Amino acid sequence: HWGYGKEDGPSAWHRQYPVAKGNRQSPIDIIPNEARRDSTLGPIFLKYDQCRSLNIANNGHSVVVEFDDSDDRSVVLGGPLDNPYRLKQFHFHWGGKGCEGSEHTVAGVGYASELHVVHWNAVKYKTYNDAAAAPDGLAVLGIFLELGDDHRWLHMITDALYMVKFKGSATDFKGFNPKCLLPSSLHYWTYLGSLTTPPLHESVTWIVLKEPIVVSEKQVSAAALNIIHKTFPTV
Ligand SMILES: NS(=O)(=O)c1ccc(O)c(NC(=O)NCCCCO)c1
Ligand SMILES: [Zn+2]
Repeated sequence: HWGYGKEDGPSAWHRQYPVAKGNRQSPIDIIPNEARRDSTLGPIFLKYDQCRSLNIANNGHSVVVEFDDSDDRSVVLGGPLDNPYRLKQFHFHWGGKGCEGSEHTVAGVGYASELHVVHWNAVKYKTYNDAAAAPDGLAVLGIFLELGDDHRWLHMITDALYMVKFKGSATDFKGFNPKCLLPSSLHYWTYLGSLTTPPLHESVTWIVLKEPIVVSEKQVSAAALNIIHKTFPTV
């Protein structure tokens, strides 16, 4: 199975997922000075007030919070998107102890972690899985996490990590609105890319926010990192 080690990490993924050598693979290094300003792009809008979180799960690669996506109750729209995309899940990419965990970089600089809020095009596709394999199927909001003071709401996630210590474990996680994880500005860079983990489908319209959110070192503590990186045997 794929992972982040020497033998099974990103440089080896192409063997099982040849699209890894495709022409719209993510992540990328975002170079602000080279980013083209597109005056036809308007602001993005996040309609999360009616969102319904369901559970939090450890899939061995990340901790994922899933949402009820049976209707258009919570969507992202505007910006580069031609129609609303439905909120499906969010997850984090943490680093190892003390090393940068973000996937995208900005002018070569990485961040402590990166939050991905995943949405799918339910107007054009019947299921998330169909959308995840289509060139205009997904819209993922990327939010950088930088180290500083405690984040007021992140503890709700990190406290729950202890309940999903083992790969394949999941627990109820109701009433969480990802609005509380957004920075004050929704200014963004956007590009057409891919899933950053296998199966690496080239199906993502990336919307990467320029302003990071601030979390404390304690919050992305070893415990949190261990839980996500260690894929304990499923008991
Ligand atoms: N990082 S991402 O580009 O936002 C991203 C968004 C949605 C995804 O579905 C994946 N990848 C994924 O789900 N892979 C299946 C195996 C993982 C658990 O076994 C990655
Ligand atoms: Zn991700």
